[in-house]
Amino acid sequence: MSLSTITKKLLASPAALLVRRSFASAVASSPLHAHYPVAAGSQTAHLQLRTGETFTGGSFGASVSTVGETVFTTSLVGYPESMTDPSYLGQLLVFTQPLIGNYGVPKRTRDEFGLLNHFESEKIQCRGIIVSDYAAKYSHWNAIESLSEWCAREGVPAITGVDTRALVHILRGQGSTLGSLNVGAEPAQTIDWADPNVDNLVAQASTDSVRVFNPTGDVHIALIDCGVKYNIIRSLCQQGARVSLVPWNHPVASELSSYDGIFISNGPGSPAHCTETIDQIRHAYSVYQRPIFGICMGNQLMGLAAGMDVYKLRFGNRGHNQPAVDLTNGKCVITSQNHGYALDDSHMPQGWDRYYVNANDGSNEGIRHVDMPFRSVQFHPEAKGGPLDTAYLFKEFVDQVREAKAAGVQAVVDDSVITQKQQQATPIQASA
Ligand SMILES: NC(=O)CC[C@H](N)C(=O)O
Repeated sequence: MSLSTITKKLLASPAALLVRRSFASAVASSPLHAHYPVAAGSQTAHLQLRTGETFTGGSFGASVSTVGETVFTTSLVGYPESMTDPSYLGQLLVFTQPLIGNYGVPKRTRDEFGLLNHFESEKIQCRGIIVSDYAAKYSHWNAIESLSEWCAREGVPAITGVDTRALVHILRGQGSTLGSLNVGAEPAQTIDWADPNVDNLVAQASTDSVRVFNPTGDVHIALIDCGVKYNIIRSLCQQGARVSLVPWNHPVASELSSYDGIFISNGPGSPAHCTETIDQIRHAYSVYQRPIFGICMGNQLMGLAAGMDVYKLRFGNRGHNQPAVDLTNGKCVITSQNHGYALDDSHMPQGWDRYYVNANDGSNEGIRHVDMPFRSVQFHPEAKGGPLDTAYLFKEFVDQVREAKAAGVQAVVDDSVITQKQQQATPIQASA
């Protein structure tokens, strides 16, 4: 049977007719978006955008209401990882992949470093999730519960039956906007539109105290925790490093000589709140001689510390197939991303260069110092989920740290040079 015959038969099948009829009537009943039936037994839920649009569906998580920044991810898999990624703190996460939940939620097992294997932090970080078609029936050898049970247990609301194509169309057009996810027969009449981005979300996501991973590692990395994903810690430990995870406002600058390398993590919200971290990094630039590396929020903070500015993207880049071009060799890598802000690299500060650029929208994907071993990337080389194309960056960084140590490079320059450099330092601009 030819392909076109098979296609014709499928389109004429009773199931296809049913789908086409219900889609046609749904579209006819709403010029804005399609409505899908609420699953029997579930409560009605609503997603109301601050800009006025309302989407109605069925609740499959906790019966609570919440407000957050509505953002979408185009990733096809990895909902347990995305939902526990602290960068999503304060956000309502829309999945453009229509079928979500089909492989359930995995067991909480830990690796040799004490990190959860299948989650990027200890709990769900996003405020709620929005899906087109929740798969109540799940199947996976490692699953222990459904996505619905997990959300309900962790107090996170979830809505299914939303026309996510129409929703994303709106978000792409007007930009990410606040949304209210509420459970109940009618949409909420009064909503407190508190914008999570006015708060310092990094302070909420960061560790309160120093934690050491892989204590027998041969090089010592200070990992500044702005809301770190577990796979960043794991990736450094797997390269043989001893990792001290320190709070976002830890006085790293006053203990630089204890570290063979500095690493700045991803994190939620606007980087403009992290003035204390920016000050620490800026001080490190003036005296530190060993490698510094940043990921995502780390890229933004390193750029701000170098004197760059940051701006908010209309709807951000969140997904697992974002192309980034390495400007040092022209190669394009496919990357995992999750960010709403970007560095303005139209004017690079003296001594700094663009490192990677996004091949879709031209936004900044990284910066590097031309003389010193300081660099950062906007994408997530640790993936989880997403492609591992850029995992080599962890090896390169730890190798560089090891080589600097072996070559006897002093962690900090001597005092006379410090005084000279500090006198030359110029104040930075941080805006969002
Ligand atoms: N993943 C991240 O580190 C995100 C950084 C920042 N919160 C942003 O949205 O741009």
